[in-house]
Amino acid sequence: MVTASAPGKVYLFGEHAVVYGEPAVPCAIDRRARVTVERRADDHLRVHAEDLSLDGFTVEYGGTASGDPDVDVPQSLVEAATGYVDAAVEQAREAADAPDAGFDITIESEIPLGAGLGSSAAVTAAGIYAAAEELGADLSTDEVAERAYSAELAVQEGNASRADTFCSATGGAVRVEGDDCRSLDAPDLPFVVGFDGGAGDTGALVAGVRELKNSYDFAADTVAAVGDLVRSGEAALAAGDLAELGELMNFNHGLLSALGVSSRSLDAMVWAARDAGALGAKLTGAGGGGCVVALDETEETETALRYLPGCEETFRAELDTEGVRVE
Ligand SMILES: Nc1ncnc2c1ncn2[C@@H]1O[C@H](COP(=O)(O)OP(=O)(O)O)[C@@H](O)[C@H]1O
Ligand SMILES: C[C@@](O)(CCOP(=O)(O)O)CC(=O)O
Repeated sequence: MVTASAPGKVYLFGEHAVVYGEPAVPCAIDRRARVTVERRADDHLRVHAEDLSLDGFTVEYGGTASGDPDVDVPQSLVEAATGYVDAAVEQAREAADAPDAGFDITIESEIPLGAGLGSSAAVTAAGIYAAAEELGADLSTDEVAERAYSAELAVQEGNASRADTFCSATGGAVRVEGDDCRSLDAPDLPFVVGFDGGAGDTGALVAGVRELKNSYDFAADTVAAVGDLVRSGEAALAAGDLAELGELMNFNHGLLSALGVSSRSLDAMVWAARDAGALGAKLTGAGGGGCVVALDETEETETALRYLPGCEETFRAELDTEGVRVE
């Protein structure tokens, strides 16, 4: 039996634009997904997802003849529980040259689902690492990143950048531009996260931006403007200039709004943070609902978000320099 974990992340800058080859800077945070795998005698997968619904959720399926799982729960929940895990297991089987390996898998996660904190990338990276290790294949971090990207690409039907998966596999602050992925030196960043309790549909939001970009020049210009802003952001990060980072986060949120991926609750949390004196605030990840990230060394933003109707949870997040690891 092997348990592996991988961190979630916030985007300091660059989500959505990164899908079109602009640079992005995601930062791993100290909220992790843990995946435990145990080899089975047959080729089935039994997935127990603790955090997908209030009571947890188990589904067993597999084998060549059995087809879809025969369970009495909504199909969307089955897909949510199995999509990334299936793809992760497939990658591990390939890495270990064990195409028929079956597993009992348990997923526990501190990362809210579909909320812009990279839960799918964390589950995928931890799943690949744990399953490969259980099969005797010790994957390097770069291999996990590569395979996690392939898995996400398959599940998200070609709409995924390397940003989430590379960040989750490597940990720390990273820079991703197309296929070029590298780690960045970063100072302590005083992240405060606000979560509206909801989720966005990453695939639909990415498709929406693509459509806007194909229909309107302003949207293509906006994507390019995000790229320029990220380049300025990198310089501010290297200089440890938190005030400038905050300012650029504010601009980035405005550009994401122009691309149609913010929401009333995300805007409300961003403004509450700014009014409380945060150095900057923006939505993180795909948007539509979910989380905002603010920079604030004081307690003010957390307090403001705690009392904001529409903000379900707020917490301080630390940059996590450790990527995927065996527990
Ligand atoms: N705790 C979990 N258990 C099982 N699957 C999970 C868990 N967390 C995330 N996932 C998978 O990741 C998907 C959410 O990923 P995504 O829509 O990319 O959002 P995000 O990466 O912003 O959290 C879920 O639908 C599910 O397939
Ligand atoms: C919108 C996008 O840039 C980030 C999505 O992040 P998340 O899955 O919402 O954490 C898509 C991608 O980079 O694959």
